[in-house]
This record gives sequence, C-alpha cells and structure tokens, in this order.
Amino acid sequence: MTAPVLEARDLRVAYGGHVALEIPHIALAPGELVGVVGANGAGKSTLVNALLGWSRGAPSVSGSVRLDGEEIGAMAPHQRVARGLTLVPEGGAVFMRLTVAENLAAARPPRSAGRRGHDEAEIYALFPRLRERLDHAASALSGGERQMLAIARALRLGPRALLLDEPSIGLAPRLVADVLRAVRGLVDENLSVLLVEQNVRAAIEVVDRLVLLERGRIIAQGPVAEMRDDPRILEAYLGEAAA
Ligand SMILES: Nc1ncnc2c1ncn2[C@@H]1O[C@H](COP(=O)(O)OP(=O)(O)OP(=O)(O)O)[C@@H](O)[C@H]1O
Repeated sequence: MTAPVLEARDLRVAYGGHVALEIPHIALAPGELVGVVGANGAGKSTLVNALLGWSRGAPSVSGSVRLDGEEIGAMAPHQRVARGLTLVPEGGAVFMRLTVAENLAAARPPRSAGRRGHDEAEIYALFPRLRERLDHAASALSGGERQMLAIARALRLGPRALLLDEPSIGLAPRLVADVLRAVRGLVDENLSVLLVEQNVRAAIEVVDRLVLLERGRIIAQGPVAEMRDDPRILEAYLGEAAA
C-alpha cells in the first residue's frame, strides 16, 4: 500500500468535559479525494481544524498528525501550511477589500524545493471566471466565485494535501457541481483532498471514499461504491433534505 500523504492517529478534541472529536485513525492517500459527511455538529469542521492545528475556542487537542511521514501534530498552523497542509475554511478565506488579482498575489508560492504553487495561467484554466473578475473586489464576487478564489489562493501555496470545509455552502446547485468538478480535476492530477460536505448527494459524485461522522466519531467509512447504498448514508441524505 502507498504511504499516506496525511495521516492522523488518536485525534481527540474536547471542550471541557464535552468530547467533540475522537478518531483513532484517518488517512489520505496520494491523489485521493475523501469526503467527510455527517449532520450539523457531527465534528466535521472540528476534524479539519484539528488537522491544521487550529480551533475555535480553547479545546484540549491531542493526537498525532503526519504529513508525508513527518510528525506535525505539535506544530502551529502556519508551520503546517509551510509544509504543505492547507485549509480552505467554511465560507472561504479571502480578503474582502482586495481585488481578485490582489488576493491571488497575496498568496505566496512555497519556498521549499519539490513543491510549486499553481501559477496564474493554471488558475485561470481551472477557474476562467476569476480571470474575468480580476479587478473586482472579493466582496463583489458571488458566493461561488469567492469559493473559487479561496481554493485558488490555497493552490498558489502548492499544497501536498488540501482540506476543504464545505465549499458548496450557499452555492446554487450548478455552481456546486462546477466547484466539486474542479476539485476532482485537481485530485486527478495527484493532489490529495479531504472534503467536508453536508451536500452528500454532490459529494458522492466526486469522492473516492466516504467517511461518515456522528457525534465526533467515525461510524462508517469505505469506498464510495460500497457506501452509496449504506442505510446510514441514505439517512444522511434525509438529514440534508430536512436541513
Ligand atoms: N468553541 C466551541 N466551544 C464549545 N463547543 C464547541 C466549539 N466549537 C465546536 N464545538 C462543539 O463541537 C461539536 C462539533 O462541531 P463542528 O463545528 O465540528 O460540527 P460540524 O460537523 O462541522 O457541524 P456543521 O455542519 O454545523 O458545521 C459540536 O458539538 C459543537 O457544539
């Protein structure tokens, strides 16, 4: 088996007595797209945030996180980013007052040998809309365009593994498909992506593997072909319909 790009063991996040996340093992292989699904409050954001070493509030966090075999679990978020782990948080991370071009310029390509960030031509090939809106402030973009900009900024950093927290939130269905198809294209070029999605239906169309979280624990996981008819996944669909 190929060595994972990203691997976490005994990952635990607790807010006082409340354990928000307890995951014995999760791994991401090179060129793999893993979807993390689950209801509101299941711990999806807590998981990707903990992998990056970031958290809302002040929980106690423990566990091992390895990136390309190197232990990064005790590092600060910016050190993990410098090593090639990048998070696009829920709602995207862009500078609202800066233009698209300025936002892209502010994301500096990696300095380390062996990794290179997407250049402008590659970004515009992936998201042609961004080229048309280079001089627009990020605040004037649509939700979908802003999400594309956030992903483009992350790609400038030349990630080894990309964590995406609900990129489809608030987007029209056609845009959800556009964004997720672009993510799939990146994975097909060998990027490794952990995709948090509440939109199970859309996630199933693009991921290789699904991980189902409930109350901070993995209750099911496997290749998407095996998981798509799992009653627990169907239940997650229904939860989504009710949300
Ligand atoms: N700052 C905090 N203080 C206390 N509890 C928190 C804090 N942040 C998150 N939690 C708890 O951790 C659990 C997981 O929350 P998390 O945001 O990871 O869920 P999620 O699956 O991403 O949900 P959503 O789909 O609604 O974004 C929840 O029970 C939540 O109440």
